[in-house]
Amino acid sequence: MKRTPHLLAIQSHVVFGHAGNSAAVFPMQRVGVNVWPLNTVQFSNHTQYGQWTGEVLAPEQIPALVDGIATIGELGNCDAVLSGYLGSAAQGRAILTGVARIKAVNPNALYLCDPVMGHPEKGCIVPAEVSDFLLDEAVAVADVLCPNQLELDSFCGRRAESLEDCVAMARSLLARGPKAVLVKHLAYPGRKAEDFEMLLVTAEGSWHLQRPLLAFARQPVGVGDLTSGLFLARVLLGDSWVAAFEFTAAAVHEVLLETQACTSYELELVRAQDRIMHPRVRFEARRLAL
Ligand SMILES: Nc1ncnc2c1ncn2[C@@H]1O[C@H](COP(=O)(O)OP(=O)(O)O)[C@@H](O)[C@H]1O
Ligand SMILES: Cc1ncc(COP(=O)(O)O)c(C=O)c1O
Ligand SMILES: [Mg+2]
Repeated sequence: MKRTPHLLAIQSHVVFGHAGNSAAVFPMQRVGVNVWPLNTVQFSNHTQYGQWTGEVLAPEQIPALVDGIATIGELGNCDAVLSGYLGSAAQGRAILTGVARIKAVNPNALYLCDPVMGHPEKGCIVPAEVSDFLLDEAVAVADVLCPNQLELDSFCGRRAESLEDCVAMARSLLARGPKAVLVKHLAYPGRKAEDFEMLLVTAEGSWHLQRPLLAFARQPVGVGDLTSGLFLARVLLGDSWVAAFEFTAAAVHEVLLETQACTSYELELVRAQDRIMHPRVRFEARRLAL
């Protein structure tokens, strides 16, 4: 029997609704991965409500928890680490130490960094020091990086001008360490208004994918976390980068369709669970000759 992969997921938890681990853990489990959730913050709700309660995990708790897993002899079973929303730069540094420790016992373990940065316009609030940590330190350690457009622009210090430019910018990140860069949402001048576009860049090439842009009264949150989580889960289950990319786009689209049908602000993950596992739609990633 094929072994079930294990994934340490280090990101936010919200008591109500879905963002961070609260958006990604259940879908990753639903597609067949054992998830070890480590919550960087526990907030009442995601920050785009404009107010929340709760607290940030003390950074020393991260090595303490990794230590506990090592003590029971399970650390070598960790096949991947995912990091997302961080409450402080110190937490980020503790995660990189944890990644090094896991790679020492399992050299094949992957580290996927979703570089969640603040987005003041959208109301995504992240401490400024976290962005600096992601830009300077995390990128050099990550095997996979999953920025959105704003985050890609921040890594490159400029705004993307075209699709070709986005590809060049994502490629420039490969030179800094990652083996794959998944841009979860492209936003460049001149793109088609009716599509939602994504990009995958690896050493083997670049792939572009488009799915329909759905209308929402308020943009749902946690879509990025769902995207990076499912992508890593499928890679661990044996998909190629491109197959994982296509699967993720389809499964996320199914969740958004259900969310739209319910006119819900929060992602309808429970209602969409069967379609996360077996999406009805398929979006083909088109290889770019760039
Ligand atoms: N098919 C879609 N139609 C409409 N909006 C979408 C679709 N897929 C994702 N979104 C929205 O697009 C945005 C993507 O956000 P972005 O900031 O680029 O990434 P992240 O989710 O990591 O913050 C989110 O607001 C999400 O709700
Ligand atoms: C607590 C928390 N975690 C994670 C996120 C990231 O969500 P997304 O997947 O939309 O980038 C947010 C965004 O506001 C948040 O408030
Ligand atoms: Mg995000």
